[in-house]
Amino acid sequence: MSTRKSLITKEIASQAVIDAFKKLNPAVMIKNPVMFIVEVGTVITLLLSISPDLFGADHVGRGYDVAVFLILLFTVLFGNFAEALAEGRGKAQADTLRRTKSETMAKVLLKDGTMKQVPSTQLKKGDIVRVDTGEIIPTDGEIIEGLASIDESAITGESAPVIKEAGGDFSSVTGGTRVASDYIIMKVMTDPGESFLDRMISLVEGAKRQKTPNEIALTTLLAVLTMIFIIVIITMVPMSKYLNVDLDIATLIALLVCLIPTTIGALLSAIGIAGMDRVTQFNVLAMSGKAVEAAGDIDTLILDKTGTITYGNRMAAEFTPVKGVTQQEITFVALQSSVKDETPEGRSIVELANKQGGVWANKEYDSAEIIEFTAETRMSGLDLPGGVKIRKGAVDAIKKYVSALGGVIPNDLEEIANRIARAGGTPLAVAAGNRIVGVIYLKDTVKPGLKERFAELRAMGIKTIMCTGDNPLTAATIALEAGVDDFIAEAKPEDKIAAIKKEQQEGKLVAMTGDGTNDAPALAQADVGLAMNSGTMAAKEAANMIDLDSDPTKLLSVVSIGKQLLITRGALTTFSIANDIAKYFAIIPAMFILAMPQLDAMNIMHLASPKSAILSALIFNAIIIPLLIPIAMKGVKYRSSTADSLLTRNVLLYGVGGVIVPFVGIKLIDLILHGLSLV
Ligand SMILES: Nc1ncnc2c1ncn2[C@@H]1O[C@H](COP(=O)(O)OP(=O)(O)OP(=O)(O)O)[C@@H](O)[C@H]1O
Ligand SMILES: [K+]
Ligand SMILES: [Mg+2]
Repeated sequence: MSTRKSLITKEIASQAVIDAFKKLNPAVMIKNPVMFIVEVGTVITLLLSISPDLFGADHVGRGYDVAVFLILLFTVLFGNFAEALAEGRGKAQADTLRRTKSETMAKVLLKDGTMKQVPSTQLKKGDIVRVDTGEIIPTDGEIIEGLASIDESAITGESAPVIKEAGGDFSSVTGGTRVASDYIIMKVMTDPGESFLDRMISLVEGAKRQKTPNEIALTTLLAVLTMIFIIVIITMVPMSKYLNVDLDIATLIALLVCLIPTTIGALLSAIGIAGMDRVTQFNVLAMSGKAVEAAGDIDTLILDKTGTITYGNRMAAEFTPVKGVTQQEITFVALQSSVKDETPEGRSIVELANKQGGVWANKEYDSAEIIEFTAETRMSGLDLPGGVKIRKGAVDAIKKYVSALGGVIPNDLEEIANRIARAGGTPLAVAAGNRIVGVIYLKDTVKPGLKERFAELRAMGIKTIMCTGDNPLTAATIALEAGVDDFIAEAKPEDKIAAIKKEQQEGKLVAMTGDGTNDAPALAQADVGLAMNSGTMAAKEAANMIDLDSDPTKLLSVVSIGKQLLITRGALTTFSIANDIAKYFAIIPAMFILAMPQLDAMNIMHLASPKSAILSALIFNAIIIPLLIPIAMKGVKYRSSTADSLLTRNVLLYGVGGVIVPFVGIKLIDLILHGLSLV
């Protein structure tokens, strides 16, 4: 996004302060049971501050009630502030995107051939729109005519324009982007309010954020812990009566709040939101937090080849005739096979044929039947009016086709195709009737830097498998060049799904990256489906993540963020619960020491007075929340090579730290309170 900011700005922080108060609304708070209990405690101590004798004779004095009330209020506000801060950056981004979405007028082409100006917000699925140089594309759609360079910086932040054209995997355009040169005629693919930009806005804004299953499980666990502590505190009342100790309400509430897991309760949603936000900073749109978390546990990554590992602009580079066929003939048949093929491959073949002197009279083909390319048949071509069938396609597909018609396979076909495949190119066999005349060499380029990134994935224990419709030899060449662990060649769409299902049945979590319409079912089947932004609308709709930079190794960053999210949540939960031990040692002796001098053995902290002990523990409990906000937002550091040792290290760090830090903190606060003669 064009105005991506890496830091929390002053505006975001001050807005978060305001939002922290707004979030005090009990209807909002109840979604977070732990903090809701703290809020209830805040209200009760507020009542006690106003009328100290409300629940029986007061022994502690109004000042103490007011102190407890204020600390509790800040505890709740700190938690709200953390969540508001995490939400802030997304809200700011959403505002910028909304400005991009300014209303434009669209030129709709009507059936009678006339043009009508219509506001972009009124465009419906199926409308045909013309967009000229310099104009903003009014909504999402697919190019049906033309080739243009598109400036997508409003959405991707990338300033270099990209080429989009009718047919194939590069035909989708996004509302809010701009035609930088030439013109396009597009078919509207979304209804008002459902465009990519709309989805992006509600995503970064967190409007549709749902708790992930992990988060729900943890929230439930924290709520159960809270219930248990409430029961413990309630049973303390008759116990203390028996011991002849007067326990006032404010102290009981203070004790309860100290014991329930307020630290993680306050930071839990901020951790989740910040994780989603970090994904966005990497120019990846995650449709759900669940997908980000799943990315943290991925075992296998399946990638499509063309358009994902390679740039995907396969261009015809050479026409090679088989023995006995002239260069002229293969050029002409290749041309015939592609005059009606609107895919980029098809157009590049026509272009090359024209360059080599191949010409045709268009009207000759007007009555021909077009056989469009499908990923299923892996062929395309024409049935000429005279009865001759022209076909081109994957070599094995054409071989099968020709054999079925009783044709013979030329001896040198294999050799020609293999030479192309070994160079990493895609060979397309060309046939007229049952006669194979030669091979078209489609060249493609592997995206740079993949090898190193796949090696990093390997170090994380993630296996990479390339899945392609191309032949085994081309696949092997590209697989070697890109550095994937394994490959599956001659794969049809259902084979891609089968490959994913097979891994899933072995209990593995699978990610899939792809760009084509034929990848869409596989993207939907995978636990994490990452679509290239350069890809088709169908792929982007099926995926649960979209990489705006169309970089297949972006998954690496998403995996790191996912792992970081899980580790951060685990670390802060450990810390929060470990904290209790210290608070227990601070508060329990303080409460009972007068009635039971034996408890002095437990009084290892030697705090100034019972009141000071309780207030110090409560203050520590409150200020630890803002102190941990940076960790919740940035995440615990994650290094790829040490996944297991990292977990042990974190449990030690946050578990042991969680026990020690509050001992030190509470003692310090006690010394300060005492030094200032506040208690
Ligand atoms: N326009 C076309 N006409 C005829 N055959 C084609 C055409 N485009 C591609 N093919 C052949 O069909 C095969 C499958 O193409 P497709 O683009 O569906 O591959 P895919 O399954 O998406 O795999 P990947 O994108 O990973 O290469 C190609 O390898 C090629 O041999
Ligand atoms: K607590
Ligand atoms: Mg593809």
